[in-house]
Amino acid sequence: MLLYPTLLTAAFAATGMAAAAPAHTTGNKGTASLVQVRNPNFEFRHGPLALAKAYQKFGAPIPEDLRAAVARFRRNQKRQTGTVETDAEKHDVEYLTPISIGTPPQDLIVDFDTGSSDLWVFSTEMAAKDIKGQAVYDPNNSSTSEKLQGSTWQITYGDGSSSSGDVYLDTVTIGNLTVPNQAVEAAKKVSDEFTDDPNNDGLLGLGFSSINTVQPTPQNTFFDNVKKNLDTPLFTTDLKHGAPGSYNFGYIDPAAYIGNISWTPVDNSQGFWGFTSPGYAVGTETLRNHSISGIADTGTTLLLLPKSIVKAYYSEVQGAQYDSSQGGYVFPCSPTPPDFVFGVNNGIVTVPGDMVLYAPIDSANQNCFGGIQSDTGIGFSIFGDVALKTSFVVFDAGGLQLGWAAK
Ligand SMILES: C[C@@H](SC(=N)N)c1ccc(Cl)cc1
Ligand SMILES: C[C@@H](SC(=N)N)c1ccc(Cl)cc1
Repeated sequence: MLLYPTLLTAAFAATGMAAAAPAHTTGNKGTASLVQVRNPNFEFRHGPLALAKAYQKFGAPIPEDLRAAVARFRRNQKRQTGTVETDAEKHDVEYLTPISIGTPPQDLIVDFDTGSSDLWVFSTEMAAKDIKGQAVYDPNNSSTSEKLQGSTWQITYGDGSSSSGDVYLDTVTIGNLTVPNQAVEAAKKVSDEFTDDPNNDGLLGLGFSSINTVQPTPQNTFFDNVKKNLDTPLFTTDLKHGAPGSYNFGYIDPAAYIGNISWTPVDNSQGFWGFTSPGYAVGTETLRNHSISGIADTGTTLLLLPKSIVKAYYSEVQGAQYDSSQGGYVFPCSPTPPDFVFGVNNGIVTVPGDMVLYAPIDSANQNCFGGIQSDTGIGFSIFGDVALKTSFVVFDAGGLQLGWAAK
């Protein structure tokens, strides 16, 4: 979310409704007869599976109890994990991550957004005037694309930006993880904020599929589709200040953080990674008890908090004031402002003062726009990139919990 200084408008991410369409399979096409050679690496591990394959190869119906045995085996088969690097744009305004769609693979770079649940991309179905440098998805150039007839999508983001279009099922690969028949939402229209963002070819939602906007049947996110193949149904974020970070799927990298992970339960009732922080502190003072309910949101740039907390923070920053022309608090770029600390269960997360120094608002670099701003009008706080990039964060769908650790 490019909640850039002057765009601190209160609007809402789209909300969608219930269940998603099953990812569907396609049968084997054509036939081939191959001279068999013994596979030296083949290790016979599962009788029922081998038996089932024999039945299948000769077209014999598989007895129900054998099918059940095979299903049990497949469920317990070793799972996968994956990692992909994400790159910070100027001022860490958004983090862009490569994905591949279709056959042969079409490479795009998109914004992984834990605050929404649509995977949508610039496409050949858009008017040329709305494309300015972005890579586009061409479903007609993919042998595995299949139009989801009659389906459409439309989404509006917190900063007022929006996009809409139709839907294809196609193969999507992130790192070494592949989902066949992922719903890929092809844009037909995008708002100017996207057109004027040349490096961003779309968004990949990592929120809960309950707010996917595809109609008439909402679709699953990539993570929802891939998680059954993961060692464990979680992903982690390791966003960095002005440097490449990473998203990992299916595992917690012990080398990626220091100290303990503080766990807190997730409220996904609004489709977000929601949690409640027990309090906050400015600088080195002790934590003040103050419940802060918000979402962990990689798609929002700043840390948006209740007005009272924002005022308490900036009251301790020399020369800080609310500048209506900038749409937020600004303050002299030096000295470095105090740290901001928020609680996570019985742990704490420290946002260093130099991260609160979000960006200079003038070329003379005298005054800076604050990375902490008010959440007025949103209805919840948003722990965006300013909060996330100081931590290693575990988005655990299995335990429905968030884990925050220092790094
Ligand atoms: C590409 C930007 S559109 C804009 N430049 N305002 C964007 C919008 C919404 C999200 Cl969640 C993430 C990024
Ligand atoms: C949930 C995010 S939008 C997103 N990350 N897709 C949001 C909602 C409302 C406002 Cl005002 C600002 C940001």
